[in-house]
Amino acid sequence: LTLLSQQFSQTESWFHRSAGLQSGSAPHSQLFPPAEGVMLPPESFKNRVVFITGGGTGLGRAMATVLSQLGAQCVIASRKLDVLQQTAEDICSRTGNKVHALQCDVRDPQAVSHCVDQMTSLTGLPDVIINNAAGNFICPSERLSPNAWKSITDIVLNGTAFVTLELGKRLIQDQRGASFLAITTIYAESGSGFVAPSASAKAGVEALYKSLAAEWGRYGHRFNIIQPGPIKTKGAFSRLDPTGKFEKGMIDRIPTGRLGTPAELANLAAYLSSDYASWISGAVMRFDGGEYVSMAGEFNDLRRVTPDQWKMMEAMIRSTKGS
Ligand SMILES: CC/C=C\C/C=C\C=C\C(=O)SCCNC(=O)CCNC(=O)[C@H](O)C(C)(C)COP(=O)(O)OP(=O)(O)OC[C@H]1O[C@@H](n2cnc3c(N)ncnc32)[C@H](O)[C@@H]1OP(=O)(O)O
Ligand SMILES: NC(=O)C1=CN([C@@H]2O[C@H](COP(=O)(O)OP(=O)(O)OC[C@H]3O[C@@H](n4cnc5c(N)ncnc54)[C@H](OP(=O)(O)O)[C@@H]3O)[C@@H](O)[C@H]2O)C=CC1
Repeated sequence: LTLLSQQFSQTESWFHRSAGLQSGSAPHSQLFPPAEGVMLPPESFKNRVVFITGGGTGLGRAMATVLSQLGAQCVIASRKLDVLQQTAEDICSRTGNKVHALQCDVRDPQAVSHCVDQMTSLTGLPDVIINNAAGNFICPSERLSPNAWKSITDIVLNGTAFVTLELGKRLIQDQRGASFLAITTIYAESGSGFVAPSASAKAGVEALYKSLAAEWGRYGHRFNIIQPGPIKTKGAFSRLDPTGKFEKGMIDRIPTGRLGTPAELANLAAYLSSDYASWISGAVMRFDGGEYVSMAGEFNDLRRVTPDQWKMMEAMIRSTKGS
């Protein structure tokens, strides 16, 4: 027991370090401190197999870490086997639970099928599937080549569809239930300039997951979506904020005054994938510190108005009485 609790506290402190990226936050963000520990009871995922695409880096790695801490046997899959293997070893050495690394380019349906074959012999079919792999970069749409469009939409929309259909069909065949989770983004709903391929593909993923939530409930399958706002990972920020100049603007428009953390996202993903959420299906969970509504409201910039300016404007408005 002592060994186990030592292992857990080591895992926690390692995990906290990897999540500590909060420089530049607004002072009021102290009122919204991220709780970084693992939220669900220990062993919530004991005897469960979890499959995570893009699990070697960033948010995928954070989700694999939390689910492994909660007792899951994780299978992480993406293109770079060396990165996956390093992550698998790191997590496994800290949690004591097996993490398997499988090479898979989700754009290739045959590679996906082969990956699922390999997983089936290693662990059996998964109980939890997290479609997290993605590609993205900022680019004016008039500069996009057909192949640039295809490179993003193939990973995000086709990749998610190939993984979901391959696993879904096999689970249905074996009469096994499962939880499917897709990581999209807040602009899947609104669209966004300069990331049009990503916005279009993520919107497609949401339509797919809502469709299957309705269609495959009868097979014991749940489908949910998390839409994160900005969370500082190397993969995202190196491609979406290459100069580092946009981060302040993001923080300014987030009402909670800070970026999200990988650990917060991982806890939400674990909850939605757990038995505690077995009545949640077809849900779209925005996870963005309030950024989406803050950007959407016509008058939200009035946050900048000072009390003196309000006094003056109130007087002006009141003076219109009867006119
Ligand atoms: C700041 C955060 C705030 C909010 C975040 C909100 C949402 C975040 C969503 C995310 O998805 S973040 C995750 C980002 N992570 C990744 O993108 C990781 C994986 N990415 C990659 O591997 C590459 O970046 C990739 C997507 C370009 C794919 O790599 P691949 O090797 O398959 O592609 P190529 O390098 O061969 O390029 C294909 C095609 O695209 C053109 N291209 C590449 N980069 C650019 C660019 N910066 N601008 C314009 N065009 C680009 C490239 O030229 C190729 O086209 P052509 O063949 O030349 O026509
Ligand atoms: N960080 C953020 O602010 C936000 C992130 N998101 C979403 O969160 C998820 C994770 O992003 P994040 O962790 O930040 O970024 P990362 O770049 O770290 O993660 C993307 C992962 O996708 C994998 N991947 C890319 N292409 C393929 C492919 N063809 N086949 C298999 N795997 C692939 C990459 O691994 P490899 O290179 O080995 O293939 C990588 O592990 C994505 O869905 C992203 O859209 C959404 C909103 C905000």
